[in-house]
Amino acid sequence: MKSVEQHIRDVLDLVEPLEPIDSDLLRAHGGVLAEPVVAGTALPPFDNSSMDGYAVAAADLDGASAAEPVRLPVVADIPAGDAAATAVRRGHCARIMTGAPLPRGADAVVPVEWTDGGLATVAVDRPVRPGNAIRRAGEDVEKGATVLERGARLGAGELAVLAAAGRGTVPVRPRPRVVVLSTGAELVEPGSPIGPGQIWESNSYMLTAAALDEGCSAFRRGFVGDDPATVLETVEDALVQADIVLTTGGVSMGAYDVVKEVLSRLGTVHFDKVAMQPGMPQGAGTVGDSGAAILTLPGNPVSSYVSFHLFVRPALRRLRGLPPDPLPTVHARLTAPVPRSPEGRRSYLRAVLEYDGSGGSTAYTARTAARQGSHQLSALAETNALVVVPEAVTELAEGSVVEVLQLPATA
Ligand SMILES: Nc1nc2c(c(=O)[nH]1)N[C@H]1C(S)=C(S)[C@@H](COP(=O)(O)OP(=O)(O)OC[C@H]3O[C@@H](n4cnc5c(N)ncnc54)[C@H](O)[C@@H]3O)O[C@H]1N2
Ligand code: MOO
Repeated sequence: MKSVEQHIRDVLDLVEPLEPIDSDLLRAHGGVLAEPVVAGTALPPFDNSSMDGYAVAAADLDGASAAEPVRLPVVADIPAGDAAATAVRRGHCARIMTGAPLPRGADAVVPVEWTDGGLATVAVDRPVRPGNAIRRAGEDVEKGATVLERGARLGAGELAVLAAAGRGTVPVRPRPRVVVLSTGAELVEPGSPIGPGQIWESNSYMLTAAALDEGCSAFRRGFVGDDPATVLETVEDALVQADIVLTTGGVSMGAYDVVKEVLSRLGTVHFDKVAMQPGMPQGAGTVGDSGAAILTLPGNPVSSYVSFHLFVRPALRRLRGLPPDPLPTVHARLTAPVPRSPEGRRSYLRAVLEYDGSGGSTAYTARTAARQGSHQLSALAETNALVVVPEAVTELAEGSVVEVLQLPATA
């Protein structure tokens, strides 16, 4: 059987970072910057006041006190945005607002709270040190400094930096377009009644949501039955609008394993058994003129879920221009034994990972879910991690320290 690592490598070989496009800032939200951004202007662009008050020459206030305030004539009023090149002579001052440009001749700002708030003349009741309440040009960002590196993920803070630096558009790699298609003649749309032998379809909802959580544009194409011609037509249709197509079902050894049957004749898709539980039957390749990647995940819902996090997620990250890192890992102590695990296959057990501040050898505990079957998806709602049981290990005692993959939180 193929190793998990080899399958990850094979999947990553199918994708490359998407070509960047110039996007306005809100469209760029969630995107990955394709080029570094350099400040064309210093920030702040000019010396300005950090308080509402009076711009003064500090030396004019030497000796000021509550008992003997210094009185200065107010020669100008400078609001934020003022474009006039105001100057104050010694012995004079200007009323100034937060963010307004510092006038020539002034070297300090006195907050209004230290004064009587006068409009024609102001009384100041204490001295001020030079530089008080002044924000210097370039003290946030120097002209020519790199404000964001290539590869930065553009969240709220990054968009603020770009906007403040005057950038209206930036080159970002677009969100990968993911099309999700499930197969299976037994599937029924949730919300409709089921008949004998039928089940409600869940994989395509799970995968579409997981792809959205990974910063993709995800489209749920729904599900098709087991007719090869329909599956082929639907896959070809999906390829037109996809950077990557995800299918579920139809890849094991059954008589009606339609995905395997159709794709074996199309493109470069290989089908393998990967040494893991759940998620053993996997297929991956490219199809169509566009060379879009297609990953065929197993139909069992838990298998599909685990496959997404192990194989699909790194591929989506590479398409986005991010490092295709695996899920973050911690070590945790098992709160209960694992009675059995298949030899030769790496198990991924759904578990609740909790921080444990009691100061033991590990900072976390992992409580594995009671129901671990590939079809038992109820535990997906309550668990937040996958406990890894290595291929050679067939059982684990309570208290064993294990590697645990942290599942991403919903955006
Ligand atoms: N003789 C063998 N049988 C099976 C093997 C094997 O090696 N030899 N592998 C088993 C393993 S492991 C898995 S995993 C499954 C994978 O099967 P398929 O990918 O072909 O998926 P299906 O047979 O179509 O479905 C499996 C199971 O999952 C349910 N299902 C399918 N799609 C959905 C969906 N969209 N939403 C909810 N549930 C879905 C389906 O009803 C089946 O119960 O094969 C084993 N068999
Ligand atoms: O590998 Mo299958 O994914 O156990 O259920």
